[in-house]
Amino acid sequence: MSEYHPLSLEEAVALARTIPDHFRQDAELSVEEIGDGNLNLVFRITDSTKGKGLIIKQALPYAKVVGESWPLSLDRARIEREALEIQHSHVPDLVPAIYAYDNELAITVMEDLSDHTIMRKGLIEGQEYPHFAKHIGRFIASTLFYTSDLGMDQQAKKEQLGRFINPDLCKITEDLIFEDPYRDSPNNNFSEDIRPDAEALWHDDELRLEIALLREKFLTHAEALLHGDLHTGSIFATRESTKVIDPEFAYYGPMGFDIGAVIANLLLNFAAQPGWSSNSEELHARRLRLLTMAQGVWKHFETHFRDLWNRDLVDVMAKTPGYQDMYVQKVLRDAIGFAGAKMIRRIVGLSHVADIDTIPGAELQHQAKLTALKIGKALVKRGRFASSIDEITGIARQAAKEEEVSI
Ligand SMILES: Nc1ncnc2c1ncn2[C@@H]1O[C@H](COP(=O)(O)OP(=O)(O)O)[C@@H](O)[C@H]1O
Ligand SMILES: CSC[C@H]1O[C@H](OP(=O)(O)O)[C@H](O)[C@@H]1O
Repeated sequence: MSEYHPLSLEEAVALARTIPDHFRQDAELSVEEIGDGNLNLVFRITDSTKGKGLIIKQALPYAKVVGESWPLSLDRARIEREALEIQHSHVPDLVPAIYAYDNELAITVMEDLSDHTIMRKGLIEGQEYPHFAKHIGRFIASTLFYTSDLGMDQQAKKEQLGRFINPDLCKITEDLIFEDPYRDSPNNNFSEDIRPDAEALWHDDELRLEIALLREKFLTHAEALLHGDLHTGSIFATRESTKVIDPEFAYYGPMGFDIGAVIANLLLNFAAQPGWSSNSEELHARRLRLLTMAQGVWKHFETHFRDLWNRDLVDVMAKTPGYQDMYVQKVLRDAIGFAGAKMIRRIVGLSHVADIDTIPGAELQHQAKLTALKIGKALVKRGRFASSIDEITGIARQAAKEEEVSI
């Protein structure tokens, strides 16, 4: 085993050649570092004649987006790979295949999904994903149910939980999502045109109370093994297929966090659409699709989760009449609250989304930020009292109605 160092391009190619049954001995391989995320290196090695490739993902000992002043444990590469393996055991069609790994070098070698598009980019372009809600609902329901006390041996779950203590990455979430946006933190990152709206978050006690309660859940409710960062930049998609990548934030947390992450990112795109649609008919159609998808994510999750519960439940006490309904309602409420928190952080916190920040035109960008903040705040405040997923569409529609810039 080699001592840890970031791979050079040549080393990435040499490593790729060692993967069995992939490239011919004499294949001419090209290599690129394509990592566009905040944290890691990603090498794509391709046999140009066959168009066949593979991916080597390597963790750096610090957050790439900030630099060496923000050290991060390399063990996150193991956590990401083990989470991918567990996800693969439950939903093999919805995650990339793993070919090899090296914990010392903090690398995972995996299937090249370049025939798919990162969903965030697809949504910005107005692509349709008719099967997405069904796929992601099944992904979330299966991975959460079978890693929880409902669907796995409870002693084994305790051991598994120990393998997914992920302090560095959880701390990023705790700070960037549940703390910084609600105080004058040097980590915050917002444009001056929304300063009054950002500062209003620091003094909104109703909102801060709900965020404190969501934060408490994130810190203490070890319900299931979460993906932990399930945004549309961590999902590859085509019209027919969905593949979830990048579970390096995986840890045992509240189920609603993963569902909320998906819904938040669909709604961020909803807020951004006046900046991407070319006329009001297109805007209306895209927004309707996004709201239907957001509702569908929850509906498919709920249906699949209840099916698994009725079929594969291991917890005897969870058979008690009424418990399933209460459990599902709790997850719904958490999902709505977390969705709101995840929208707010992408407008005022350190790390933003391209849906909003790359909108051409300052006015449309400004309006998108205000709409996203409005929806985010309303979701956080509504979450604990919500009784139906339809409430999120009402909130989004109302925010759209109040927009002051039209296309
Ligand atoms: N399996 C894959 N196949 C093709 N491209 C990939 C794959 N995994 C990652 N990538 C590319 O690398 C980028 C960053 O990967 P990601 O896992 O999100 O890294 P980070 O953890 O740094 O956010 C993705 O946006 C995508 O373009
Ligand atoms: C300093 S990390 C900020 C941010 O980055 C992660 O996202 P990505 O998947 O794009 O690397 C995660 O959302 C973190 O909150």
